[in-house]
Amino acid sequence: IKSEDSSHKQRGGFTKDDILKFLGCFFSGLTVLLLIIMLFCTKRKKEEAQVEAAAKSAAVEYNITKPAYMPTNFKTAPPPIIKSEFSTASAVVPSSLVVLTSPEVSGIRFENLLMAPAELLGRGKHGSVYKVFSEEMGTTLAVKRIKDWTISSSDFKQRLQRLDRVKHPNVLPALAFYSCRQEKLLVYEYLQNGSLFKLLHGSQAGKTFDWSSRLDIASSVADGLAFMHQELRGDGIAHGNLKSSNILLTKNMEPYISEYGLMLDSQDPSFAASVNSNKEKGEDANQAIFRVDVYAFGVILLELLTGKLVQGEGLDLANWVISVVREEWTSEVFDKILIQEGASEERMVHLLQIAIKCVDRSQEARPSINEIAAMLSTLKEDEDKSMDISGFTSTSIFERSP
Ligand SMILES: Nc1ncnc2c1ncn2[C@@H]1O[C@H](COP(=O)(O)OP(=O)(O)OP(=O)(O)O)[C@@H](O)[C@H]1O
Repeated sequence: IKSEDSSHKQRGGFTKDDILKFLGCFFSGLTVLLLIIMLFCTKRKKEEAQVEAAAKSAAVEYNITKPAYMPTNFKTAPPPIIKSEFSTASAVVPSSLVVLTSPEVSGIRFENLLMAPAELLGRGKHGSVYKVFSEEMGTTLAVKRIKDWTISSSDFKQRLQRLDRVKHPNVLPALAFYSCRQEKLLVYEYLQNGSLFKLLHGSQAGKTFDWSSRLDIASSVADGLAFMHQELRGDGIAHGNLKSSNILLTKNMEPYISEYGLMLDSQDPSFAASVNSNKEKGEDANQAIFRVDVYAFGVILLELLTGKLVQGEGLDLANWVISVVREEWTSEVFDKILIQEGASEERMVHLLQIAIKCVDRSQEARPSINEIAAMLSTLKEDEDKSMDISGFTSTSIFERSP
């Protein structure tokens, strides 16, 4: 047989041995390949299970609820993984963020935000805000994940592009946004001095937040709001959710109105009532929301004057102030720190009168934001003049850099 085989080989064909060797090699190669595929699949399954477990535990962490107006100057959870919250969406959607304003964030992608370390700053009625540090860009951003806003992606995009064309130094512009059916994100510059809410009621509340600085903030916010109302009246876009946690402070402690035009708080009792009464009078509901902003601004003025917390859409604070003033105990409403500081009672009463007009139950009785801005500017001028005369120098946390 051997000699037959070798003669066969010599003739250029394959011997039986050759065929057996070839088959042996083929099957062992196939087995190795199958083993590699199996190993790869098991590893992947294991990784997926780990990711799922991490997502579940992070979701539990994020479920920490906070009362609507609780100060948020503390870490609610260890640096969380936004990825776990967004991972479902990121798997199925295109990933570019629409960059509106800042060249610093151009090129930023949805995935970059998912991967960056993030810290939960707080949960509001309309979503959660995360502080996100992007190593790639070397910037810290605030990312708002909007909850339950049924606006379509194209309307959302249109609205943000419209808002981007209206700029005021006291209104914080969105830098970028992301929108798909499952997710709506807004990207802002992160402001490390926090909000007016925090300044009034947070851990710094004991520090001097003097009368003149409060007046400056009130006047600048009124100017920003007046400008936005004027520019966006035709589009029917008011702020819709004005409150002290949406007034952020720059490093020079200048106020920035944030989230303008992004959430219409139709839960506001004054809004619901006004829409009905305006319908009866044939007035456009779109215009009623501008008067809701005036009410909300009045509540902020009351917070600045009294140093007290707002609850229940500002109704309780407004009612309390009105009842105290009615009893002619006006000086009782003012923040004790302002009294101790020796702030002018005349000007405080003047500001209180403006605030009370803003929170009038009847919308028609409320002044327009333009009128309010003009009144506040006069009040501020009076205050500045009196400070010049007395040679008073501020020693508050509001010492501004030149
Ligand atoms: N750009 C930002 N820089 C720094 N802090 C921010 C920024 N944007 C929001 N915050 C803070 O993050 C916290 C959570 O904000 P969020 O807007 O979710 O809460 P809210 O204003 O109470 O609720 P909502 O606006 O949903 O009704 C607030 O303390 C807010 O001041």
